[in-house]
Amino acid sequence: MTFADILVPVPIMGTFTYKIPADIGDSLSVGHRVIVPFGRKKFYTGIITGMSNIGPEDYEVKDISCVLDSNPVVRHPQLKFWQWVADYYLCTPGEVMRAAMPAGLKVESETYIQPAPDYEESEIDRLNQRELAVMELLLGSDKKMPLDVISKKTGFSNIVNVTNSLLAKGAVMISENLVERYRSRKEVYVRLAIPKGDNEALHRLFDSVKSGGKQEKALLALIVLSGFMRQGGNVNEVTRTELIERAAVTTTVVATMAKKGLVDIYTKEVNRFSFSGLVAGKLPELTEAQNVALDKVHKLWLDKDITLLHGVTSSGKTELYIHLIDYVLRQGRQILYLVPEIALTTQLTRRLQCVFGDKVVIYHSKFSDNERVDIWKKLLESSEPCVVIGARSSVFLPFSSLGLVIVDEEHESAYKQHDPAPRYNARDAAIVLASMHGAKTLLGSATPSIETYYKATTGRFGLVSLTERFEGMKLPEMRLIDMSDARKKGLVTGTFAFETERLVNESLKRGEQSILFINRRGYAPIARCKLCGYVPKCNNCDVSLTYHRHSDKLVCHYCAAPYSVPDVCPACKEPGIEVLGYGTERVEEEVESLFGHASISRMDLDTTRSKDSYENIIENFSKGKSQILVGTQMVTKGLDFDKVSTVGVINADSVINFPDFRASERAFNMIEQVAGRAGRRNENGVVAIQTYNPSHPVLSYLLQHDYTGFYEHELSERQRYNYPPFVRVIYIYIKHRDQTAVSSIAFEYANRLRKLLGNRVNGPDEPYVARIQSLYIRRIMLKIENNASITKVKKLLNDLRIEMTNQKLLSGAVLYYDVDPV
Ligand SMILES: Nc1ncnc2c1ncn2[C@@H]1O[C@H](COP(=O)(O)OP(=O)(O)OP(=O)(O)O)[C@@H](O)[C@H]1O
Ligand SMILES: [Zn+2]
Repeated sequence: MTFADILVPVPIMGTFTYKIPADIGDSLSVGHRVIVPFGRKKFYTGIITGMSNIGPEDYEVKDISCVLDSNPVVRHPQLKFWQWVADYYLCTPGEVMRAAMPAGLKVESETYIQPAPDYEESEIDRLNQRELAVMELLLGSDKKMPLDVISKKTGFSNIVNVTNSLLAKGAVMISENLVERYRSRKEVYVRLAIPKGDNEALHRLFDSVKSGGKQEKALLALIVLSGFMRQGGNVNEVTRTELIERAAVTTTVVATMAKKGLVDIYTKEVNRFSFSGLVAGKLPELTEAQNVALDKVHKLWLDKDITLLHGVTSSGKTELYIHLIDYVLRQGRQILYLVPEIALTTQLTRRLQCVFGDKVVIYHSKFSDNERVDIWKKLLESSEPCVVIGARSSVFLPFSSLGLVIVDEEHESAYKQHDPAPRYNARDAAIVLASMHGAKTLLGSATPSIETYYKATTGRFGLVSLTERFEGMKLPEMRLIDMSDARKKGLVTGTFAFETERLVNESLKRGEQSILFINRRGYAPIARCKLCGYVPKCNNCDVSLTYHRHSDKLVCHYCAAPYSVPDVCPACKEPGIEVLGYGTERVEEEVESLFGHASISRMDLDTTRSKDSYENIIENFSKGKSQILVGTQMVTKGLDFDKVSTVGVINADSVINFPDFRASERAFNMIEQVAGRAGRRNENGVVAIQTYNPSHPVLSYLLQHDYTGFYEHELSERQRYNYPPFVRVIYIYIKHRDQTAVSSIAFEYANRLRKLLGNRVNGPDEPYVARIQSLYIRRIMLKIENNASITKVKKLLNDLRIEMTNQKLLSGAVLYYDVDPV
C-alpha cells in the first residue's frame, strides 16, 4: 500500500492522507502509531485508520515521518467505538483520540527557540523590552529552549507574539523537537554466571568466596530465589532488589561479585503493571433474596442485553456483581466495572481482590501516565480474562473480549465529561461499547436515573430489584429539621441545629460514627463587605469567590484563580470584608469545636489531590481512627462503613435549589445515597436533613425512602414540561470574549436554526454562570422528539456551523454542542 489515512489528535473533522515510505510499507496496518508532520511545523502522533493504493489528486501528500511501534497500539473495534463517540457527541474523532489515549502514547512536537547564528549582539538595542528579556535568557544558556520554559522563566503569557517579532528581526530561529513522554521501566536482575545443573562449577563459586561472608550469603540467597537446585524446569529470574533484601547485603556486594565473574547483572524492560501474584479466594455466599435476583439477571440475559439492578442501599449489589464477574471470567472473557468516582475504587478493589486475586486491574487518572501506558499495553498484548475497575476514561481501553460491563451508581452525573470534548456519558458509551463486543451491560443503583428507570419499566431494559438491606437491616430513619423554626427558637449553634448535634453526640457515645455532608468545598462560599455590600468576584468568571482558610485565599471555583483577601474593601476603602456561609473547611472547624474529643476527617477535592489521599481517609474512617467524616458529594455514594449511624445533610437547600430540570432528581439521589451510608450494620441509622424549605415535594419522598413515588412524580413533571426521557436535549454553547458579539452571534444562530427546526429551539439564554475564563456564554437548548431522526438533526447542526463559518459570522467565537447534558 502507498497511502494511509491517519487520525491526528486535533479538533478538525476527518482523517488525513499521508504517503507511506516504500521501505516501511509492508510492516504497517490499521491501528499502528506513526509520527506525521502537521500544519506548518508541528509533528503529531497519528493512528492509521485505513490504507489504499490510490491517493488524492488535488493536493500534494506528505510522507509519514516514522513508525513508532512494531505492532498496532489501537484495536480495530476501538476505532469504531471512537467514531461512534464522535458522531453521537458531535465532536471530531481527533478529539476522541486525544481523550482516549494516555498522554504517554501521544508523542508530540514542542517548539524550541535559539539565537540565530548570524545574530550580532550589537543589534540588541533594536529590541524592545520584552524581546530583550527573551534574548538575554537565550544568550545566557547554550541550549535551545522550549517555548513553555521561556514563558515560565520570563512570566510572559503570550510568548508567541514576542517570538514572532524576534523572528521578524532575524534574532532567533525556531525548530521542532519530538518529545516522548512515556518512559519504560527497567528492572535490574541478577543470575548465577554458571549453567543450571553444573554442580562442579557451583562448588568453584563457593570456593571463591569467604565462608560465612556476605558474598556467600548472597550466593545462597540467589540459589534459593532462583530455584537453581530444583529438579527440571528453568531458573526463576531474580531482581537485584529481591536479592539484596533476602541476603541483607548491599548493591556493592553484588557488584563486586559480578566483577569477579560469579554472577551476571542484566537489565530488562518491565511492565509497571504486573500481575501481583495475589491468589483468588472464595465467592461470597449470597442470601436468598440475592440468589433470586442473580437467577433473574441470568434469565433476563437470554433476551436482554441491558439490565438494571435496582437495589436499595446496602442490599448487596456488589456481592451480586461479584458472582456475575466470576461467571464471565470463567467464560474466559473480560469485565469492565465502571465507578463514577476514584474514591470508590479503594474499598471495591479490596473486595474484588479477595475473590479474584490478581485478575483485578485498576485504571484511573490518579495513576501516573507511565502506569496508564503500561496497563494499556498489557491489555493490548494479552486477552487474559480480567476485571478492570475504572473511572469513565476506562471505556477507551483496548479490550479484546469484553463479556460484561457493570456500571455501578449508574445515575451519577460524574459519568458525564463536561469539558473538553468529547462530552460523553461513560454510562451510555459503555452500553454501546458492550454491544460492539456482544457483551451484556448491567446498570446498578439504589436511585436509578429517570431515563434508565423509564427504559427499565417500559421493557427496553431488563429490571431486577433488591428491596431489602443485607441481614434485614432497616433503612435509616429520616428526620427533617426545619432550620428557620429552629433558628427562631434559638436551637442552632453556627450551622448545626441542636437536634443534629445531639444525634452526632449520641453516636459518639455509643462508639459509632457520623458522616456530615455539605455540598461546598472551601471555608465560606461568599466574601462580602459588611459596610457597603461589595462582593469580590473573579476577574475572568462571573462568580463570587470562595474563601479557603487553609491557604487564606479567595479562590474562583471555575478557573481556580487565587486572590488575596483585600485588607480594605476595594469599593468603600474600609476594612469591612467578611465571609459568609459554610463550606467543608468551616463545617470541619465547627465540628472540632462542638465535638473536640472526637477525631475528624475531611474528604473533598482539596484533601484528595495526591494519589493515596482517598485511600488514607477512607481507611482511617473504616478502621474507626476517625469518628466524624465531613465531606462533599464524595462521601455520599457507594462507600461501605459498618459503624456509621448518624448522617447529617447540613444544607439540603443548596442541593435542591438549582436552576436546572434535573435539580429534583439530583437532590433525591444525593440525599438518599448519603442517607444510605447510615445503619448498614446496626439499627441506629438516623439522617438529619437540615432545610429552610421543609415542604419541598422531594423531601416528602425522601422521608419515606420512596424511590418509585418520586419517580412517578418526576416523570409526570418531565412529561408536562417536555423534558427527557420524553425528548432528547442538545445544548449549543456559544462563547466569545466580547459580550455584544456573543449576544448577536447566538441570536443569529438561534434564528437560523429556528427556521429549520421551529419551536424545538429554545433560547439563547445566559446560563447560570454567564462568563467563565474571560469568555461570555450563551446557550441554546434544542429539544428533539424521541422518534425524530437524530442523525438528520446533527447533520443540520453541522451544516449550519459550516455555513456560518464560511460567512464569517462566527469569527472569534467558540461553538460546541453538549448532547444529553446532565
Ligand atoms: N451475601 C452476603 N454475604 C456477606 N456479606 C454481604 C452479603 N451481601 C451484602 N453483604 C455486606 O453488606 C454490605 C453492603 O453490601 P454492598 O456494599 O454490596 O451494598 P450495595 O447494594 O452496593 O450498597 P450501595 O448502593 O449503598 O453501594 C457490605 O458490607 C457487604 O459485604
Ligand atoms: Zn474564575
